[in-house]
Amino acid sequence: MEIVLETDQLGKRYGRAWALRDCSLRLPAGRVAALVGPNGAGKSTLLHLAVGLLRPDAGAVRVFGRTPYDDIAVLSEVGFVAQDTPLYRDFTADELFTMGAKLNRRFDTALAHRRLAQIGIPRDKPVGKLSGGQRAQVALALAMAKRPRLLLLDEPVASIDPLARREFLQALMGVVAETGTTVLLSSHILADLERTCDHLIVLHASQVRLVGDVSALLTEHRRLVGPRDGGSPPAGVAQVVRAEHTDRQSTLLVRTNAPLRDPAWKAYDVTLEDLILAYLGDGDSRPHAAWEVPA
Ligand SMILES: Nc1ncnc2c1ncn2[C@@H]1O[C@H](COP(=O)(O)OP(=O)(O)OP(=O)(O)O)[C@@H](O)[C@H]1O
Repeated sequence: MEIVLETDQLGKRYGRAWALRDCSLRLPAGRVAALVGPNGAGKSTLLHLAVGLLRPDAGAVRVFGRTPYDDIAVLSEVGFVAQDTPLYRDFTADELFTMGAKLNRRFDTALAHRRLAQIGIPRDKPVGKLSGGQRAQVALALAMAKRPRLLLLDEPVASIDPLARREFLQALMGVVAETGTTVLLSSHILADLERTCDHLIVLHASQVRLVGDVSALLTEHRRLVGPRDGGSPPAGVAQVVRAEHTDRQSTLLVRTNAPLRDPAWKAYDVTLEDLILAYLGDGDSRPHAAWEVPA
């Protein structure tokens, strides 16, 4: 299995504060990965390290086995749309596409034209005179037309209206299916991610909380409802991620390492949203700690 993006104990700090710390993950080829976390979690920092805009203060980041900060040639394989989609505002989309074609041998101008025609964005207007959402679409068209093997998108759909967002994500899936491009997409819109992504990275307070293929993560996790007393979760539970209690019953979101057979506990499937929120929540720290079971 080819690993497209790999980080090993990766860290970046500003002054004394770590923006990203001890980040170790591997993104296999062909995945559409969601990068999720609250504001300030370190998502943009990770993406900027991956495209060589930042130099690590600790550990390493490799893209296609190469170090982007020192070996910028690897960036010919990478498309990146930054959070605020910075573009030369006096240029029209056509002029930006011409520039894209001059700078990238594989640039697919027809694809860029098709994208903008589909959503009715004029190619002859300076992009500074387009709306924020339209500018984001132009930036996305530019990045997709580069036909990158790895596409990194920092909140690409945040300023796009719901219909255009759905249309964009479908187009993105089309490109992925056609070209096998690996995508890493940061977003706060969990419903979009549920429809689009097959791999998940959850960052919280500068650290990786959860990483893996969505289907495996959903299989490994369960919501358990059972008696409040007892104090220990049933056999098969490797970790209690989140615990909520009433006087009589406990509801646990757990990671399992074996089948759950205790009849006192009812087990339910979890959704991607349940999983993300459980790993992001601080939970009820006292009972939560009491429920911890070493993996
Ligand atoms: N240039 C900078 N100088 C100082 N601190 C920074 C700088 N850029 C980011 N940080 C800090 O690093 C941490 C991580 O920021 P980052 O932008 O990576 O978060 P994020 O997860 O992308 O957040 P958001 O969802 O709001 O975009 C934050 O605490 C932020 O304040």
